[in-house]
Formats: sequence, C-alpha cells, structure tokens
Amino acid sequence: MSTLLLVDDEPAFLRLAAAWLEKQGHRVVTAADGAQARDLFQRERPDLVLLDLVMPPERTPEAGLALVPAFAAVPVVVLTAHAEHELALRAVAEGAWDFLAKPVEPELLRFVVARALAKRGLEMELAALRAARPQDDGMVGVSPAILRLKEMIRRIGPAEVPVMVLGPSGSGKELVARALHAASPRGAGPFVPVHCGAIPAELLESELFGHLKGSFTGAHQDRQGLLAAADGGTLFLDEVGEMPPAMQVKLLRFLQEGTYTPVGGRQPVAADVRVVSATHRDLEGMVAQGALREDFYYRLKGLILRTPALAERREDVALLAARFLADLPRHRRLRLAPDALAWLAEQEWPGNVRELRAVVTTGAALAEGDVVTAADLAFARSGDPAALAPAPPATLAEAVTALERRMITAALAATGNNHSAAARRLGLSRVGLLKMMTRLGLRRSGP
Ligand SMILES: Nc1ncnc2c1ncn2[C@@H]1O[C@H](COP(=O)(O)OP(=O)(O)OP(=O)(O)O)[C@@H](O)[C@H]1O
Repeated sequence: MSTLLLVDDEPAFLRLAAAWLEKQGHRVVTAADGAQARDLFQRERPDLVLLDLVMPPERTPEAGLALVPAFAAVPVVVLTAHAEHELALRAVAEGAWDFLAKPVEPELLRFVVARALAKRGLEMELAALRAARPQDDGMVGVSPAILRLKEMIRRIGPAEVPVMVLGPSGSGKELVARALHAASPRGAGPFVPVHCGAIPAELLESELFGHLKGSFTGAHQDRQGLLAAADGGTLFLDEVGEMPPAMQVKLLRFLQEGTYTPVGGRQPVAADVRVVSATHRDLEGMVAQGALREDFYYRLKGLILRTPALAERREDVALLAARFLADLPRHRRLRLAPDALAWLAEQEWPGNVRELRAVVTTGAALAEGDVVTAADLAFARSGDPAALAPAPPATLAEAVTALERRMITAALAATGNNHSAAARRLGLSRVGLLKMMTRLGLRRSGP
C-alpha cells in the first residue's frame, strides 16, 4: 500500500480528498501547514506528496514553492488555483512532478496519483536493481587478504550495523567504506565522507548538524549539515580518533537515538544514516588514555574490518599498478616494462596503495613512448635524476636534453601543470621554463 501525504489548509478539502484516495486503496496522512508537512514527511516517508502552494502562515506561493525541493525525493504534485499556470510551471522547475488545478476533479486526481505512483514504483525498482547488481567496487587484488575483505564486505554491506575500518594510512579504508555503501540497500543514496581531523573543532558541530539562521555571527541563513545530506545513505567518519570530546558526546546521542539538534535549534531532527568510521590510530589505547570516550567507541565500533598494508599483499602490487595506468586519461596505451614490474616488487611501500598510485601516475607522465620503465618509476618516487638508469647517451648533448625533458616533465606532473610552480622547483624563471619547453617540443610555440 502506498502512503500519500496530502498538504492543504482547507479542512473540508483534506477530508474529502483523503476519503476519496483512501477508497482507492491508499494510506493518506494529512498536514495543514508547511511545518507539519515537513515533520510528517520525515516520520511517515510517504511515496507521494500532494501539496497546496498557498498555505498559512505566509500565504505566499514562494513559501509553498520553497517546500517542493524538500520533498523532491518522491514525486510531488502541486495543487494550484485555476488561473495559476505560471506558478505551476515554476513548481515543476523546482522539481515538482505534476500539477492539478483546484477545484480538483476526483477522476483526474485518481489518474495523476496513479501516474505519479507508477513513476515512484519504477524509481524504487531501479534502486533495488542497482543495489543487487554485482558491483565493481574498485578494489583491485587477488591476495588472500583482499579476497577475505571483499567477502566480508559482501556479507556485512547489506546489514545496517555500524562498521569500523582499521588499517594503515593509504591502505584503502575509504574505498572499503564506499564498497560497503554500494553493497547496501542504501547504495543509491548519498555517501558522505567527513574528514574529522580536517575540520576545525569549532566548526565541526555546525558542519555535521547544520545551523539555523542567526545562531552565530555569520549564520545568515539556515544551512543543512552533513548528517542531513547523508539521510538515506552512509556517513563516513574518517580519522574518527580526531573527533573533539564535546562532539563525541553529541554524536553519541545521535548514534543512540537517531536524532540531533542543529546549532541554534530547539527541535531534534531525525536522520536515517548508517555510520562507517575509520582510523589508523589505536583507538583502544586512546580510550585507555581518556582521549576517546568509551561509550562513543563501543557505539561506533560495531563490526571491524581491517585493510592490510601493501607489504602484506605484495602479490597485488603489479595488478594495482596496471590498473592505475589503465585509469589514466591518455590517448596512448601505456604498459609497464619488465624491469618496472621487477622494481615495483622490490620496493617497500610505507604509504601503501596511495603511495603506489602516486608513483605510477608520475612515472607514467615521465615515460617516453608507451612503456613505463623502472627508471621512470624510480625517478618519480625519489625526484632524483640520479635514479634514472644511465641511458646509453650517444652524445653529451643528447643526454643533457633527455635529462632536461625528464626533469621538466616531472616538475610539471608534480605541480599539476602549474608553470610558475614548476619553474620555481627547477630554479628557472617562468619564461625560461616556457622557452625550454618549446625547444624540447613539450609545448607548441606561439601565444
Ligand atoms: N584495493 C585497492 N584497489 C584499488 N585502489 C585502491 C585499493 N586500495 C586503495 N586504493 C586507492 O588508494 C588510494 C588511497 O585509498 P583510501 O583513500 O581509501 O585510503 P585510506 O586508508 O582511507 O587512507 P587514509 O587513512 O590516509 O585516509 C585511493 O586512490 C584508492 O582508490
């Protein structure tokens, strides 16, 4: 049975329309103003909203129009007076699905509702199919550690329990969180990452919970927080060990009750959010030292997944490197030379997959032709031209040119093609660098 939310300030219309729609087999909840409508929308999660645009207290169509986006996760049918075509079109521009002129003809109402519910049904089916489709979770690897991790994600992704991902920096914790989200029924909903250590403590509450206009200097208008943005999806708390103690208390309340209070607000607001958290720190140690609240830790912990260091899955290094090359937006297809594969296998990767990715990406930018060599990778990693294998230089001039080309390409890759920054790195003026690039054929001449 579908639930319809009917919003109108005329009691007689509410009664009649609700009775008619109930006779068609729907469940109907009614609201007489915007605030009540928002509240019921949160609580009842209707499949369709029928919305009168002119209601108390404002009695302006603007106030009604402002409601449309808030309900747009489901089809919204606006009810307008007969002569208000322009208003109806504005409502559609705001995200409404259809409109009906008042006085509403019962048969037309039945038809429009059936059509909107059919759309809703298709959307839900699509979301279910997306969630059920085997996902390419982007996790590359055939090592036992990765296969185990993938299997765990498949099993616990669909569960609603909180998950904590533990592992060294750059080992793929965020990727695991995304894969958990994709494997859950929330997969079509939002995935919202929060890097707890990157947001100043005094801003974190308003970032997470949102704030109301006027709640502090500079709060010129109401602002939604990240919890609201994650409603119906997954909130990823990265580096959760960095969460300031005062925020731990407030988030704990949300984890327990499912509600939070925006900064400057009085009413608790509900959000349907699954929380996945991650850290490379020893949280139990932090609990023992009093830096992390024990109750917060236990609420968050749920199930624990561990991402292995790259050192524990060396067999994946070559596969990962090949994938990173394939992912590059290039016209030519690059491949790894045999000596590059050998070099990759010998290295230690303290920065884990993130470091490997950076080295492969920079090495690819340095490669001449379509083969990435060990020398390219070694240079990319150390930034030291001495790492370059001594290419048999025919003449000194050729060797110098090759070295210039490599150093310039590396500096450009490292600075995201910023000419001034690359010139500074190389100890050149910007104009000097541009001239050299032209001479080396790294840049077309002319303006
Ligand atoms: N198994 C994997 N397959 C493909 N790419 C991976 C894999 N693991 C990690 N990566 C890539 O490595 C990089 C770092 O991964 P991610 O950001 O998930 O690490 P993290 O553990 O969350 O890091 P940090 O602790 O520093 O936040 C990303 O570019 C990610 O796509």
